[in-house]
Amino acid sequence: MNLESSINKTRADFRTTVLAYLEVTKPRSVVLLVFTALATMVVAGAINGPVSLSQLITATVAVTLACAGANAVSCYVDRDLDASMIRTRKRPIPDGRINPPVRALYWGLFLFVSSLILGWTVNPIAFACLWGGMIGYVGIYSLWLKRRSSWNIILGGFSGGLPALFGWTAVTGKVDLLPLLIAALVVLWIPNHIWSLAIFYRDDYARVKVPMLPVVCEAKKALHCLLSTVILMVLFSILIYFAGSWGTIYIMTAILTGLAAIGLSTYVYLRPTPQNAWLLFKFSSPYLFLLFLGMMVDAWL
Ligand code: HEM
Ligand SMILES: CC(C)=CCC/C(C)=C/CC/C(C)=C/COP(=O)(O)OP(=O)(O)O
Repeated sequence: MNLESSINKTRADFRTTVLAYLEVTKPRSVVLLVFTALATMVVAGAINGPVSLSQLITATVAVTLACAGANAVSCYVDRDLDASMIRTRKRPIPDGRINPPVRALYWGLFLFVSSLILGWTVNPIAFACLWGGMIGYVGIYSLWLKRRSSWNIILGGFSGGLPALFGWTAVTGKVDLLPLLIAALVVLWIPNHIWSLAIFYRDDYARVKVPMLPVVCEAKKALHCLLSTVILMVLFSILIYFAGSWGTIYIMTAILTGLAAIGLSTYVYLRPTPQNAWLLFKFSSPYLFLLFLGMMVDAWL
């Protein structure tokens, strides 16, 4: 191989490696997780006084590193499942782009420790939220419940609300009722987010013996639970309106997206095809994004 082609190969290999270490952090989920934190930072700033740009940047980088690190550690923990599931077997660890797999663990721990260092400069409560997210997701969900209980995402799901709580505490240095309700909204969003996916990938989860609810009970009962959590989630999004000093933008967003969520979940309940379940899964993230965007814009104006 001549010098030029070996340089091109080295460049291509470097690019593949960089992309693999990005992919192992599950960046799409990190974007929405961080957005929930950013939204609560803006809301907290609107209520408790302006946030400096440096404070906003520091907190955003910290929660980004924490979520990315938690996801990378989770990919290491679940490397056996990922290698066996159709949905995940092309991920960087199972397909060998990160080898040995322990490198993903070191990478995730490096990202998480970096987030803790930044988090400590923000304030101790925000620092604690980062710890809570890692312990909740990797400890309670990935290591303890995911493979043992069909309620894994209920107890493990609390970690999903911690980025939103982090955002508020990063600005105010304390916990209030409103951010707890907002965090609880994310937790209530998780069942429809993951159970809709688990209905679509039911056989995949069954083969690796991960007892997601749609795997251990028939689809109709799982959909009944899913629809109930969606109704509860929408009611919660309306309750948040009364718990904060929101305007028309937020309440209209909550009502319109809530009607769409209940409508789609009811449709999937009545026509429980895998394709409809997938549609509900793909709708779940835009729903949460729009709700938090409504909060952010309402607080801004
Ligand atoms: C215990 C809690 C959670 C579980 C078990 C879970 C599970 C999953 C799974 C299995 C996927 C599909 C990944 C793939 O196949 O590529 C996914 C995607 C995703 N998750 Fe979650 N998730 C949880 C919490 C959250 C939270 C709290 C957020 C954000 C606030 C979030 C945001 C996303 C996003 C944005 C995607 C990509 C969706 C898409 O591709 O349309 N997840 N999640
Ligand atoms: C503050 C802080 C660190 C909070 C942590 C928040 C966090 C990372 C929540 C988990 C989000 C997520 C994409 C879970 C995937 O579940 P899974 O592992 O079952 O998905 P998979 O089957 O696709 O791997």
